[in-house]
Amino acid sequence: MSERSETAADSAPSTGPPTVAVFRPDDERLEEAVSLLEDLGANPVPDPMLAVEPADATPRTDADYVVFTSKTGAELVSEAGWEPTGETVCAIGPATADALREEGYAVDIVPEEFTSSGLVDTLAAEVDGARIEVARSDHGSPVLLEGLEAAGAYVHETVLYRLVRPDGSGDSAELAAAGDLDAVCFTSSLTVEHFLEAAAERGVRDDALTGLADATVGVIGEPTAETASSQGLAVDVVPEEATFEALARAVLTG
Ligand SMILES: O=C(O)CCc1c[nH]c(Cc2[nH]c(Cc3[nH]c(Cc4[nH]c(CO)c(CC(=O)O)c4CCC(=O)O)c(CC(=O)O)c3CCC(=O)O)c(CC(=O)O)c2CCC(=O)O)c1CC(=O)O
Repeated sequence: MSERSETAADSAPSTGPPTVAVFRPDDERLEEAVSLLEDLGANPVPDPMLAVEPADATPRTDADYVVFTSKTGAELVSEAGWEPTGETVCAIGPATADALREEGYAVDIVPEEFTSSGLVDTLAAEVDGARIEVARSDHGSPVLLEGLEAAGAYVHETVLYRLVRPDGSGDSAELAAAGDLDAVCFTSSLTVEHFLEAAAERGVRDDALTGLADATVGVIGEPTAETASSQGLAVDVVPEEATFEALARAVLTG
């Protein structure tokens, strides 16, 4: 873990479990996160900052490689009846790989570092002249497309779904503004942006930033850390690997 300052245990009030906001999509990912945080002795505050709107698309079938960057993508292509036709199937990390396998797909490549740039580093030496299909949301990072193109690949992106901010999100921003959060777990760049948008909508953006200066700000990986820092948040914890479990453990136990 890259620990930049304190954990929730340090910032928690002297009595009671640390209060930790979690922003995952409102599906089994949120349930699992809440359950894990409770098991780790925290008081979770679920406040989903992402909702999935399917785009009813499927990956093109003429590629040499197909890249998936989320569990959502794996589930949507399976629902749409996508069948690989000999492509090399790549997953950005273990959760995406597990989701693909659960849907019955074989996974050929998972990078050592679970980020877009980690995937580019893993593929760069073998994709000169290859056709790569990137199947993901409407908010995917340009790092992946640009990096693969720089390695000589012909890259096509298919948007499988849109990510939007759920109506009514932002209760946790008010808690942050009141100084009532001990920690937050940001699981993607868009969760940071949506949290701050929700805070602004409720008129508490500056107070929420002030409140979080005294809390433990955990982010899932360096790309999210860069977004958080650019928005004025001081990041305390980035786990060694981009999984929610590693993030939760790092935020709570250091
Ligand atoms: O910023 C946005 O929200 C839009 C772009 C985007 C970011 N994440 C997703 C898909 C997704 N993943 C998780 C949690 C999670 N992240 C990773 C590794 C990872 N994936 C991406 C983007 O594809 C990045 C950014 C990058 O390098 O470009 C990273 C690095 C970490 C970071 O700092 O963001 C993993 C590992 C894995 O897939 O195996 C995971 C899963 C962790 C786990 O389950 O333990 C989420 C949120 C969540 O799960 O709570 C999301 C968003 C929801 C979704 O799309 O389903 C995107 C969309 C995209 O790639 O198109």
